[in-house]
Amino acid sequence: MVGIQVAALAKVFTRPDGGRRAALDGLHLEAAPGELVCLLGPSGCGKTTFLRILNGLEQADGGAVRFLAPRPPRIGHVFQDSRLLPWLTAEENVRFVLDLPREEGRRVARAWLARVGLGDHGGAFPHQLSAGMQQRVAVARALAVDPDVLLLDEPFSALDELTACRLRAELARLWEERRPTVLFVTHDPAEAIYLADRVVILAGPPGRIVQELDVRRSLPRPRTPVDPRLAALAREAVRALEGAGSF
Ligand SMILES: Nc1ncnc2c1ncn2[C@@H]1O[C@H](COP(=O)(O)OP(=O)(O)OP(=O)(O)O)[C@@H](O)[C@H]1O
Repeated sequence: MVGIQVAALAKVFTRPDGGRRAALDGLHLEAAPGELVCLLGPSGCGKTTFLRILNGLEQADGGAVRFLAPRPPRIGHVFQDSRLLPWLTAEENVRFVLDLPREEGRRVARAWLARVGLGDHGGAFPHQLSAGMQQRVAVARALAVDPDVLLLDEPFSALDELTACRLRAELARLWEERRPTVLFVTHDPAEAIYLADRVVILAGPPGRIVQELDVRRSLPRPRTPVDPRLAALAREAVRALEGAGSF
């Protein structure tokens, strides 16, 4: 299992008018091996930028990211939209990321599609699947590499609440089974509390941590979205966001 240490992370973007804007300004964060951390914050506070830097898709302007592992970690990344390749079937989209011989790749891809409830849809192209099903394929693709670290960027925010609810429960199950270290970005307080070991509440931009809520003791697993304790913790998170002037 892989721990993550982020120290003094900074990122400045240049706007089209030449102005400069800090997206992250000295962010510190640690995740223990196998921990599920939710990053909760308002739109534009730098959450996506943070995940992109972690995965090497964006370069930081300062600070450091350390993965505490004996070898470079395998990283799975789920984005807000599914980002499937439209000319490949669901099964081929999953197989595409696997460094495996053809038949073994097919077997692994099928097994993961079955795990996210799409066992009968491996031959479908993305346009033949609903948005929720496409996002399931994206989750299967991220998990198929057996990631040490799983980065999820508002993966369910574009889905209807019922589908999102199902996928959250599936994600919680899969995480308990395989225990990757997870950083899950969201602007939905109830989603953060339902999934997390620890919720890191951000304000910004530039992104800065205003509070952390460790929900392990107050909300044991398995959890249900209708637990009144969950609603109380979500209110606490909303109060922290309010206190930080996030709305
Ligand atoms: N490529 C870019 N060029 C210029 N500015 C950028 C770029 N990417 C992000 N930004 C700016 O950096 C800040 C943080 O953006 P980011 O997408 O990381 O926020 P976020 O918290 O993920 O927002 P959301 O919840 O809306 O996805 C924003 O002010 C945004 O406008």
